Amino acid sequence: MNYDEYPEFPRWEKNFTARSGEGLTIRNLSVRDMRWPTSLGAHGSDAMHTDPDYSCAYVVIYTMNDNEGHGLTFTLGRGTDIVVQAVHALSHLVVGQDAADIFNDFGAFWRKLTSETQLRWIGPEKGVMHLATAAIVNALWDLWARIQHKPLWKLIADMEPEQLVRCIDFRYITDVITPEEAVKILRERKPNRDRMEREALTRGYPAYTTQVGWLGYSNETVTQLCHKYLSEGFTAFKLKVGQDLQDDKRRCKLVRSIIGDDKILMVDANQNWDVQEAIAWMKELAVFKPLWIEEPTSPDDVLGHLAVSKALAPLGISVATGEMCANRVMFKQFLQSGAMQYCQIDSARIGGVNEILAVYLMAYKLGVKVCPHAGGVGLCEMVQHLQLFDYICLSQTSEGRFIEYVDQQHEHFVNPVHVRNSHYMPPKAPGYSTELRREAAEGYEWPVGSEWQKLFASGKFQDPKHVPTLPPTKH
Ligand SMILES: C[C@H](O)[C@@H](O)[C@@H](O)[C@H](O)C(=O)O
Ligand SMILES: [Mg+2]
Repeated sequence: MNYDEYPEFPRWEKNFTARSGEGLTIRNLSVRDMRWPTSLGAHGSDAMHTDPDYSCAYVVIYTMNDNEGHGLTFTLGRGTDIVVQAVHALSHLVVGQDAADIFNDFGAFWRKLTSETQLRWIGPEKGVMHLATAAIVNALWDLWARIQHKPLWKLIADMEPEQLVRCIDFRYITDVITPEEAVKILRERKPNRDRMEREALTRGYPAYTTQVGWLGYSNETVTQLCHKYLSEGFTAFKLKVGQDLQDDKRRCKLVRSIIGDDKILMVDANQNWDVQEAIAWMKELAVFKPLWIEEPTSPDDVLGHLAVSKALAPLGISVATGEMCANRVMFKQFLQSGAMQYCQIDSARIGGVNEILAVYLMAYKLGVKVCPHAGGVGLCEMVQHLQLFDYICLSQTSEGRFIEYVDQQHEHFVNPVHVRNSHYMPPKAPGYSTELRREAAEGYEWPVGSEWQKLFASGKFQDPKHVPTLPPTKH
């Protein structure tokens, strides 16, 4: 494929390479813009994101002795190229480093990455810069787990409390939890680890599905999918709401009529409402007995979520949020104030595993259940490892908790999730389950991939090389 036709999209070969070093020295970091045309089937659609093309910025880190780490951050299509550029901007902090040094003092390295003296100005620890951080950090964890020949959850579950805590940057959160307290908690829970691990390996971890509820799906599709997931043993179902109240009532009624009153229903507004609007809307939907309303309003509005929580508590409806929570500091405020009753960590939005461990520890200490956000590209593959850490080392229960499950894009991964009887079965392959299959990478790299070239030829998508651009500015 001719990369020269797309000069604005950085190519694989252009990526940063170290010139010297040996062993676990990182010699190269590459990043690709990967996109899938999911908008064609309205898969993933919600009140705010009506036409997502599930995508990711896909990072691969190579060491001198040819170990690899694969990591990604999830995006919705346009903008993935911007995240790719941010990864390039950070790569000088990674390439040339000895991975063993990084892993020995991972918390310190994480702080270095998020505190780059000039780049932090365009964050800090939020938005595009933090998505790029997540992709890199996730690749480093995959590398570490592969070197140790363990799936990531097992790598973490086998760590001594002190080693685990050393991976975390506690800056800005010591008012809620200190490293010493974290060690103490993990030590107290340590004797149960073996039993919890055996239970996880036998039973798996419970999942709920959002596949039935995308906003752009027809009645027939919703009906057919509810039956499918019921027959696969699912007991909890999430529906997108928030655009049209009458339509929401109709769809909630439809889903309830199929799943019955004994199953769990959640609804998700993806930030579409003002605070008072959220409360009024949910009062109308209360009759369908949703367990939670997810992202009722702006993901930054802690006090707004608190107001919604207080207003809806008497109706038995909780508030869930977190998939767009910017970082551990925002999570801290949501958790401290009681503004979230379900904490939805996302494996690729905040700065990767290190920061997510901090959120798990705060949630545990403050007594809030973690139900990870998943779906997208590779999010199910990743979060299963994180929630297993919680199950084995921290909360040691799955009571009232689930991992989200969406049946999309798994076939593109070398080690896709394995869900049996509505439970995630613990992955066994070394790493973080983040490696894309070669064919996927070749087919769906934007815009040069063979599948994209076919889609451009069919007229279903516009080839970016034909999108008019502004003429260069005259000086
Ligand atoms: C655009 C995406 O599909 C979102 O709708 C999705 O992540 C969603 O919020 C979810 O909770 O799964
Ligand atoms: Mg959501």
